Amino acid sequence: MNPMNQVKNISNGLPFLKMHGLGNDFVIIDARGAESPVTQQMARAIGERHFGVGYDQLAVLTDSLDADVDVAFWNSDGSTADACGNASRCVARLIMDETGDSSIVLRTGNGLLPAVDAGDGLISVNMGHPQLTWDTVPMSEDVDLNALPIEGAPGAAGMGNPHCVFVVDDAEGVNLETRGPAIEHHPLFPQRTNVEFIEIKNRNTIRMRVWERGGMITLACGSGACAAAVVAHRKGLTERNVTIHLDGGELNIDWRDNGVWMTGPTALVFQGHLSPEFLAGI
Ligand SMILES: N[C@H](CCC[C@H](N)C(=O)O)C(=O)O
Repeated sequence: MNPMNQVKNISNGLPFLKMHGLGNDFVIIDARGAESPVTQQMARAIGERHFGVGYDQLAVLTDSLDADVDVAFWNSDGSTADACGNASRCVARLIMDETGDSSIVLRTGNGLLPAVDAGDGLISVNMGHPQLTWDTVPMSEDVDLNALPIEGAPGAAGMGNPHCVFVVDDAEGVNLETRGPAIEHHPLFPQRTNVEFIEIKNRNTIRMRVWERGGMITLACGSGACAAAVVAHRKGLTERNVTIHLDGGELNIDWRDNGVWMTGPTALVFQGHLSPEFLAGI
């Protein structure tokens, strides 16, 4: 799936792949050998679930100078993100299948991410070190990242993107539709934030639900799971290696000395083709 000519000349339409990681779904456009054709308007149009294809995130692949591939991430509202864990696993799977390598490197907005084939259909990605200072999450002021001045004293951490993590007694009972947007747009987060609600099952197990920046509930959020594991450990609630149960399934998160490793499955659903008519109408 590397139709350079079609990316260079999208008048014939544009192929894409539909993939997901635990139900967090992606459109993946391979623009290697060319410039990315994706604009904010195009990202919104493709992400529209009724008039477009629909996705949680759009991942665009381009040639890299220092990694196997460069990956850019868009949300369906047209905003961009420097991290997307579930999509990073999916792209790593694509590159491994293409090259036959079981260890590759992705370049994302959060830097170089090593990825390895973990066997049994699983991919492990080193999502890097968390951002743990107020100005790198980023926050709008210097606050205690282990207990923000917000009701519920959530924690915050960056994984290339911002996360606000609430510890709750009952994750199932959280009204994501109301609490999510209120925190996504909270003034303490100048670039908005992803919002995770976690229930600690034991020191190695977390139940997590998520409202993502960009304005949607997703079935899973890889960078969010990494941030949740970091915040829970910093609050003294869990070990550094935890299993996180999301609506779409489970991820293993292991906060090691060289970064936060996330392990989970990937799925290729179909290869599609954006029609010339659709693209001309954007
Ligand atoms: N679903 C993604 C997170 C996307 C983050 C995006 N919503 C943002 O930071 O704006 C993941 O698996 O990490």
